[in-house]
This record gives sequence, C-alpha cells and structure tokens, in this order.
Amino acid sequence: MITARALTKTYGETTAVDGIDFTVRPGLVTGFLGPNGAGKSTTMRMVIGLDRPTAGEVRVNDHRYADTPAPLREVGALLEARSVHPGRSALDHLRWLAATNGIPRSRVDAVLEQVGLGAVAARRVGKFSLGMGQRLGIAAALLGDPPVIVLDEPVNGLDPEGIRWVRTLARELAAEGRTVMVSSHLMSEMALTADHLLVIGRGRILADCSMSDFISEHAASYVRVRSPQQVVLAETLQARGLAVTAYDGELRVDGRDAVTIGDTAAAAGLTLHELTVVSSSLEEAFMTLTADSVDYHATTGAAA
Ligand SMILES: Nc1ncnc2c1ncn2[C@@H]1O[C@H](COP(=O)(O)OP(=O)(O)OP(=O)(O)O)[C@@H](O)[C@H]1O
Repeated sequence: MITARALTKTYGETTAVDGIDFTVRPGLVTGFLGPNGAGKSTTMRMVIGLDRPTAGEVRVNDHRYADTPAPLREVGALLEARSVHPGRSALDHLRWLAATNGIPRSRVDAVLEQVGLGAVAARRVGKFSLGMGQRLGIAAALLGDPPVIVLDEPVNGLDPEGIRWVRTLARELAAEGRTVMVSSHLMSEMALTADHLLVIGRGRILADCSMSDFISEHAASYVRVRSPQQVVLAETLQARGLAVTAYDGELRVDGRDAVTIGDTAAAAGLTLHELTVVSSSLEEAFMTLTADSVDYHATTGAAA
C-alpha cells in the first residue's frame, strides 16, 4: 500500500504538490488522473524516492523508499521510459538492473517475454521505437516481482494493441493482489482501467473515490424530448413525478427512462418528434472538475 500524508513539493515559487493525503490500496488499479502539470509525475517521483518531499511524507508498505534495501523488489516503477543508455541492449539494461538488486537473471528473460520484447532483446535501446521503450520500462518495473507497481503515463506512444495490453496487464497485476498506481491525463483511458480514482489538479486532490461512484455521480443522463405540444407534455410528465426542464425547443427529463416518457405521451395522445437518451461523457466531467486547474488553455480563433 502507498500512503501519502501532507505530501508537499515546491520548486522555488512553484508548488507542484500541495499537501496531499491519499492511500493506494492493494488488489486494485488506482488511476492517478490530472491535466498536464497537475503534479502526477512529481508525486510518483516522491513515491519512489527520486525526489524528496519539501514537507510531509509518502510511505510504501509503511516504510520510506530510501530505507528499502532492495527497492526494485519492493516497488517497480515506470517513470521517464527514455532514461536508458541508448548504446545498451534491452537484455544488458535489465541484467544490470537485476544484478544491482539481487534479482536472479532468469527474471530478465521472463519479463522480456512478458512484455513482448523477447525477439529484440539483443538490439540497442537507442534503435527502439517509443512503444518498445515503454515496454522496456514496464519490463524493468516488473523485474523484481514487486508487490507495488507505479506506472507514469504507461500508454504514451503505444498503438491501440499496446494500450489494450497495458490495460490488461494492470488489471492482472491488481488481480494478483498487487498495489497498482497508473497515471494518465485521459479520463477515457482511466474509465476502462481503474477501479479507484485519484484526481489531481494544481497539486491538490480534487476527487478520491471509486471509479463506479465517479461514473454514477458525474456521467449524468437525461432524455431529450421534442414535441409540438411541449407545454402540455411537460405538465403531463411532471404529473408522473418526472423531473422535467424546458430548454430552447426541447424538454430534458432526468434519468434514462425513455419508455415511461414515450408511454406517458402516447396515453395522453401527445405527439413526439424526438425521444433520445443523452449521456454526458466522463471526459466532460473530468474537464469540468479540473477546469480551474488547467495551466495551458488553447484558444481558438473565434474565442481569441
Ligand atoms: N524539476 C522541476 N523544477 C521546477 N519545476 C518543476 C520540476 N518538476 C516539475 N515542476 C513543475 O511542477 C508542476 C507539476 O509538474 P508534474 O510534472 O509533476 O506534472 P504532471 O501532472 O506529471 O504533468 P504532465 O502530465 O505534463 O507530465 C509543473 O508546474 C511543473 O512545471
């Protein structure tokens, strides 16, 4: 389990992480979601001891990373997949990591196969594509068979097959009882991968809840109804106990019960021109939640 208490990191005037508390539990994939510059990488770097907190602390399985004798066996991490010497082969890179952490060499072959790099193990890493580099980074994270795994934007640069592979891998690792923390700036990706959600914006936690709670709270649905007898229809639906709001030329009825609406209109002899269930997207909910914490907004010509 990963626990952060009042975790803070400042760089000069910039507060990258602003006194956050969270717990990442075993057996689940926890999605760490936030727009660019929100503080995801900084937080993850502190989890694995690459950055020291300015205040507060973060512990992995109740100890600080710096106090761990064989860290790769404790927590595996993918951060900056490109931080590998380009002249080294994938095999040599992993062998060197294994040797310095007391990990048997047999694990090197096992993880190369697991990430699908077995056939290119002897090739220089400098020749790797972005996706192959990501796979090598994930292999390094898995090398020590750690109970805790931290992956920073693991699907960056991967093709659709690779994205699906990472998603499945994260879920399998969690199903084995491991603690899995995965960052992303894409809500749609998290919705498919994560059981639990931590949303961060400008260094602060904006949401800490199960994925299903986030979906039921934010992915609101309504039924759009158009009728030439809009006023009468609204009164008839309200009389049935439905929550109805009139918008420009249409009615919006809370929920997704198009059947009741259609039947009610038919029973009252009212004509419908449209009856559509509309679900707002999770991406929209995420953007609304983090709207105030986005550093860089693009402006369209019209907006400018
Ligand atoms: N080494 C550093 N020196 C100065 N400022 C930094 C440093 N690292 C991060 N920051 C700043 O801290 C803030 C958080 O950055 P961080 O990289 O943690 O965000 P992120 O959520 O990972 O973003 P992205 O999705 O763009 O990677 C940003 O404002 C960033 O400019």
